[in-house]
Amino acid sequence: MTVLVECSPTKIHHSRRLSTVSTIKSDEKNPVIISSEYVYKSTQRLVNLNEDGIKTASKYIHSRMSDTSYAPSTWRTQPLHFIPPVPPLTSAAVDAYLSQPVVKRTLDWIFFISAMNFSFWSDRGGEERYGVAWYEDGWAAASAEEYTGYWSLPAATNRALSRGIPITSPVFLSNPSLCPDSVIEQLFAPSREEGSKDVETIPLLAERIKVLRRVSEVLCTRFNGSYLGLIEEWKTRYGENRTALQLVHMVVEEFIDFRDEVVWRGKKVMFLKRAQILLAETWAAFHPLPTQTNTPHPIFPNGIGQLTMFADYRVPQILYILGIIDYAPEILEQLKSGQLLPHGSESEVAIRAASILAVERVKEAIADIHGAGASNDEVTSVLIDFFLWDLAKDVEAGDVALGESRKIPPVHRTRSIWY
Ligand SMILES: Nc1nc2c(c(CN[C@H]3C=C[C@H](O)[C@@H]3O)cn2[C@@H]2O[C@H](COP(=O)(O)O)[C@@H](O)[C@H]2O)c(=O)[nH]1
Repeated sequence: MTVLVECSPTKIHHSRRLSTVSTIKSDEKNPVIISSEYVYKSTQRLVNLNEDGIKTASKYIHSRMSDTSYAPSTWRTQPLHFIPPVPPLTSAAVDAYLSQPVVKRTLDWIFFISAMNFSFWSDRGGEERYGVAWYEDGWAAASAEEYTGYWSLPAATNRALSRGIPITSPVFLSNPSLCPDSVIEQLFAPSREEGSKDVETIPLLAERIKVLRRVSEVLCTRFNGSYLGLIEEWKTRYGENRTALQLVHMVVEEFIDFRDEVVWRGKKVMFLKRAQILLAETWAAFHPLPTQTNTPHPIFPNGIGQLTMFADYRVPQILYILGIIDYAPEILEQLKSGQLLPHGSESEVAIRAASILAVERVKEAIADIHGAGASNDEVTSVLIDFFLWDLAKDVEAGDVALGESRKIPPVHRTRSIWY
């Protein structure tokens, strides 16, 4: 079944300048770093940065990134990702490039994934764990593989798209008569024994439906029905000198479901995991290939160097294993016993803040190894984060051994729509 989705004239308005938003200076410090420094002061006794560990692990990370040629365009090689056409060689060709329908479709795919990129850890595990089967090379492939954790999300999304359901289209998603809740429930259906009570469904399904409805409504009413419209608004507002941080601010102002912040000891602190990973995935997907030297980025001509890592539940685990962060015994006990850490609790904010600062420190240590001459965009927290997340998955799967490293603790268990 192919469902054709047209922009409904009553729903779609041309994106317009926002009147209420303050202008963000291009050299502003990322509020996520300011927040993390504030939290770290009072929570360092629980999760601490390990100076020696940072030095040793940074050398390892740097050499493994070089040995494996880990680059922004590694994103394009990951089998479940929706890949846009190779970026053009000159800025003069960027407008024509961005006007291709496949570019808009890729951007909407990335937005959809980033809106839903939270809480995949299982309450059960083993045979009953939520998973989605998908054929890596499309339906023609001989056999399907079952994906769990984060990868179940792109697998479920691609499965729906291959069935002709335009699930990543904001116009479709914002219209309950075209796309009733049952279509979204079906999107996330576990593949093993579909409908069986014994199989876990995706965590926070009802919240996912609400988030999808709200974000797609905003895209339709304010940004011409697509994430591309938001990017165009950012370009119009800030021009050639636009920064990634300005776009993060716009995302957070426009979409309450991207406002990953809590009040900690009387102050608002921001972690902004999904807002930042939205930009990072966009940057990586559209990044010129390693062979395209001196090619401008078609969307982020000024890079994403201001962004931090994305404070999730997987990267802290690898930071601990690599000896970059230390946990107090009470945190280790909470992880090992599988205790739920409520969103905004002391242990949870401690883990998130220290992880953000830890990756900043690794970035500085790697920049020192590179020495003068390394460009700003060469060593970024975004790329280190992607590398660490992939490494965490490889270590968990037993595909990479880390020698003398610490034992793998369970991830911290916080149920929330933020990560
Ligand atoms: N910090 C950070 N967190 C990330 C990702 C990704 C996937 N990104 C893709 C794009 C580039 C990368 O190379 C990946 O191909 C998912 N997550 C988070 O992990 C958790 C799920 O974990 P598990 O249950 O074990 O699958 C959950 O909080 C989810 O939000 C990332 O990159 N960085």
